[in-house]
Amino acid sequence: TVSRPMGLRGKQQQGTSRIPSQFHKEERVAMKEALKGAIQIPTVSFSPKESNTTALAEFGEYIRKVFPTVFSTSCVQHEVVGEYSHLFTVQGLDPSLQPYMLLAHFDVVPASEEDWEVPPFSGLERDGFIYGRGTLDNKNSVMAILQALELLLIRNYIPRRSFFIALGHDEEVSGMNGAQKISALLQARGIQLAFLVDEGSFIVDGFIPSLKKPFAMISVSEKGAINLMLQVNMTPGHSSAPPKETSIGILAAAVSRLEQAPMPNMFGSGSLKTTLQHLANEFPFPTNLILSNLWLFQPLVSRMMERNYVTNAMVRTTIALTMFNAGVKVNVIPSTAQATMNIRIHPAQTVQEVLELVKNIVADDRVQFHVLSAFDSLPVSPSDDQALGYQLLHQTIRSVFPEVSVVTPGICIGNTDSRHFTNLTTGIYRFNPLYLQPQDFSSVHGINEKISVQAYETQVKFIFELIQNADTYQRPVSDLHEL
Ligand SMILES: CCCCCCCC/C=C\CCCCCCCC(=O)N[C@@H](CC(C)C)C(=O)O
Ligand SMILES: [Zn+2]
Ligand SMILES: [Zn+2]
Repeated sequence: TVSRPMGLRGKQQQGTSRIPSQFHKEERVAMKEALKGAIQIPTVSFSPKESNTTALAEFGEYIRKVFPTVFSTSCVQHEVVGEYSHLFTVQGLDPSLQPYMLLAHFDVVPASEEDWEVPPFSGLERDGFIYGRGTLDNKNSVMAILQALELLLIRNYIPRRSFFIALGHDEEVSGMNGAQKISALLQARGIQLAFLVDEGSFIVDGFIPSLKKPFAMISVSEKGAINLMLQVNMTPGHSSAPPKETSIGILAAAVSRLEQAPMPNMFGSGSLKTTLQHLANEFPFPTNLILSNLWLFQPLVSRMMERNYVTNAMVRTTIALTMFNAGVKVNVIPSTAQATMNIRIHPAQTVQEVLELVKNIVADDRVQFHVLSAFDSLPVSPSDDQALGYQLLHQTIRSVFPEVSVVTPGICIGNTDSRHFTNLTTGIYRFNPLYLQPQDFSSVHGINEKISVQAYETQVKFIFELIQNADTYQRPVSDLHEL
């Protein structure tokens, strides 16, 4: 099951000396303090139209203060895009090497003070963990990327391969003003990327009950999405003489039908099948045999995957009812009822197919459909021996997490800013170099989000090594023979 990263050699390129990823005590203290400071800035995105712009601007000042070398080194050019997002261009020594991008976002979802064990914007350290909104999603990546570059530059490292660092300010509400504008800017400059690395997947641990060992999942695609609003209009009136059906009742029945009729299980035509095939030998008997013979056991495995919310989301299109609005007064029958749902589309289906299915399940002409936004699932990035981005991640995972024996492609069930960059590269990889257990997953957009100091240091180390690995890549011997 363990495939070695092919085509990459551990050796450094001639002329570039490898800098060990070891950090002094003072550097380690400074890096965790820098993360805490970032958490304390409440860069909340409330909606596409409302965000804490004061905090977004303050964040820009903050990174200038804590990463002075990044901002003062001549090979690094910095630009603000879309008012608050940041684009760094790190000029490498070898212009023949195609550049890549490290992508992250520093806006966060709201957090209600009362539910948390520690205030969500305190950045408090407790028992070796830094608490706060954004510690996993995604200020950890923003800060780790800049921190790794700062430490490399302090050590006089000059990259060979150029790269971009893009830090979005509105990922949590679509990325239209940040990531999308950065993408358009680079396209206008004629840039094509070798690959891009963003958030969206982890070293996952404990999501499949009988699989005791963690494995690294690099997401090579992400689900599509539809934000759909259903509306029912009926005649309003006095509640003392109600009609047989009201707008609320009709709509409630419609959404209940949707909840009772899950979208079809598409296990056989998705990347989860590939993921499980990579993992087969890690399972105890008889699961290892079952997973190695999916031609026979596919129906059984597809049902097993439905038992858990996360794996269920990987085998089918999901529908989550997220908003329900109707009525203004207890004795007034309202004219209008609205229900909004967030649909995540399995790659084997399209927006149009899913809308048809939803309409057929609702099967009531009184229910109007309003598509608020929609996009299909993202293209599948290559994960073969020649896929530079995938192989570099694979190589770096093996050196930074030697205990992780399986690295596998997978699908991201959420959406990321990386979807705005399909015009610049076919190699989009979503991977955060962190362990993630189900309880950590619940804390993302939930309560008590936290990262261990050690995990954060390891994330910095990972990026420190990844940047150097991108510089020492050599084409596979088989390719060279063909010249
Ligand atoms: C073989 C099964 C293993 C299962 C392990 C899966 C563990 C979960 C891994 C990843 C979780 C997904 C995190 C994705 C980040 C999503 C970021 C986000 O919330 N984006 C928004 C974007 C929207 C356009 C506002 C979203 O709602 O998706
Ligand atoms: Zn995020
Ligand atoms: Zn998020």
